[in-house]
Amino acid sequence: MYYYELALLKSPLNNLTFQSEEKILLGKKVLIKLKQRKNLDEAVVIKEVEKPTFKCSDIVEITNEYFDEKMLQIASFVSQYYVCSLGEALSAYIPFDENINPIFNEEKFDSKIVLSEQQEKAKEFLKDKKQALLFADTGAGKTEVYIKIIEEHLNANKQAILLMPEISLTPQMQKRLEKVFGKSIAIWHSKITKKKKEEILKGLQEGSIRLIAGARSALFLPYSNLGVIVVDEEHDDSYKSDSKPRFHTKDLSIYMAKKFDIQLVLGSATVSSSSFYKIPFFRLDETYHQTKKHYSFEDSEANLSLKVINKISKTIESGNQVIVFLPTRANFKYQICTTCGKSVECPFCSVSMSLHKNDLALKCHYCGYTQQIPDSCPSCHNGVIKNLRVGTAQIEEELKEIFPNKIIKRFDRDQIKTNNQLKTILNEFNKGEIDILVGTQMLSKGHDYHNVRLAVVLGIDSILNMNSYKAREKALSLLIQISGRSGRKGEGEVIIQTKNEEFFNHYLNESNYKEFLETELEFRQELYPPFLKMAKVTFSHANGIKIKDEMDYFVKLLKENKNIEVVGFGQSPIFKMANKYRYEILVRSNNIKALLNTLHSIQSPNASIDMDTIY
Ligand SMILES: Nc1ncnc2c1ncn2[C@@H]1O[C@H](COP(=O)(O)OP(=O)(O)OP(=O)(O)O)[C@@H](O)[C@H]1O
Ligand SMILES: [Zn+2]
Repeated sequence: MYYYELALLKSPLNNLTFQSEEKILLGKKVLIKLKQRKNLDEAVVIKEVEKPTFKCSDIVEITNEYFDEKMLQIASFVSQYYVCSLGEALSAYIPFDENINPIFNEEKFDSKIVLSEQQEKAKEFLKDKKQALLFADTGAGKTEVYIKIIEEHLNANKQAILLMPEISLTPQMQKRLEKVFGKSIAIWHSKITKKKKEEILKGLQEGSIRLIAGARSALFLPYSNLGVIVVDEEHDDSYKSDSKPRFHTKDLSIYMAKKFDIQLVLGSATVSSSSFYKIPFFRLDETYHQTKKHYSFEDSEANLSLKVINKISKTIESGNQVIVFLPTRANFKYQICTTCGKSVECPFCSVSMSLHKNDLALKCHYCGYTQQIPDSCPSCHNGVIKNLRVGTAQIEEELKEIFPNKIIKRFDRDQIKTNNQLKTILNEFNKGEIDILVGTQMLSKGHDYHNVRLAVVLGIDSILNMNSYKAREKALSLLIQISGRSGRKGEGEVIIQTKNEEFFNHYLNESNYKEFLETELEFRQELYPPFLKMAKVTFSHANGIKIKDEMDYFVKLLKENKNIEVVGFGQSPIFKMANKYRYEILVRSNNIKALLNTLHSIQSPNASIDMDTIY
């Protein structure tokens, strides 16, 4: 009889010991039966152990799937660093399938792209440093540099990954990559159909697919011979997973690249302060096409000021396209009573309900609760409700009234729910069939459409005013990214609604971004990442008193620990979510080991731990 320690997939439990009459390779996926569970559970063989003193159950079935040595190593790191079970960490991966055999494929590619002198220098620098940062102005042609690097790796019979933070970027990137790599590239993200995913996994393991481009889950496929990982728009916070395992895709890419000696390229026009601090960079500061950009500011509080309307009108009359950015979706985010001053909140979450006029409803963006639009204030029963913080749907509606003969569409999560909808709208925009596209963050980065001559940026102050040490970096990078969508070839204009003209005006010029990062880093010294590590522990439970007691208990415990510092604690910004009350503790330390030990010691089913929190 053989005895094995198993990691239970998708389970927070520690490893369990099972027995088998057969010898099993490490990394194999097996099925087991747990007491009190109806169905079989999936587990992974981690190591062979001595016969234990207690009685073991049998492994029920050995599957044809396995996790290779590298997957096991990375998962073990993830479980340590991001504080989760090994089984949860392994669940991020798709294992290898033994039934799929590699076929011989040595197809060579010739992109025919000729890099500019500066792009060529960038490429050499990135190769030379092996793990490096491409700090390139918007429109400088990062993608061309990526393609040339990927091409070299594929021609050396290696595989490549190109990560993007946002699904909305994949259609255009797919087109650009297919031109060079044909059927050897596949797009991977959560909205790809199951059938398509199976095809891709087969192609990847057989060797017909050699490049995977996609969102963060693309890092966790069965690669046997990886040569390069490219992380595009590396500054983007969407790379941080918001559910367990709560890894940061970029940081994990850096870790993998260093550990397995893989080339890594991080790229952005607005590189993150942490990458700028840690990773050698090449500054690519000339745009590929001749461009000229003009910025102006607007401090009126109107949803659409006269100045904005005039600029939009001029742009579309001359046959060019406009994008309008807002950080908020729906018609309005807040409904405030003019008499009692209370806002209409979700009954299950302590957040304001958003107004969706098209659906004649108020919706909670956190739990999905939907209700009728009330005629009067639900609190005082006679006040009139005023709508605040305008969203994309409202701006779309107002633009349609002002420009009834123009085509105006919306680009946000309410409007784009499937991969097909995404492709259709970007296709229409590319063909010039849309005059004005109104959208949220989805619209802000990476897109390369040459006919956009005006970018209107609304509501950026709400990001600058966020309660986060990263607020300035987030607001400025977002603004530069959106501005970068306008005038990619020829002239472009950007109009920004803000009460913080001085701050934005100084740093808007991309050549000042480096100075901005240096100032930021100075401010963060000894206080914030990247100089020290920060983690957030959130406690949540339906019983608000019980959960506050639990937080208080841990605050006391953590404060006794001399190696870490409790920065703050109390109610979470969203105190109640889906009927659970939430409290949080923010801790920091320059001693990673001590911080991790402490975090691992917090054993409570009500606690969730977010290492390197991006709050
Ligand atoms: N070497 C090249 N040959 C031909 N065209 C190029 C070359 N480099 C860049 N371009 C063109 O310049 C434009 C901008 O390039 P790209 O979209 O890669 O910019 P980017 O650096 O990714 O910008 P952003 O940061 O805004 O996403 C594209 O239309 C691209 O095709
Ligand atoms: Zn809710």
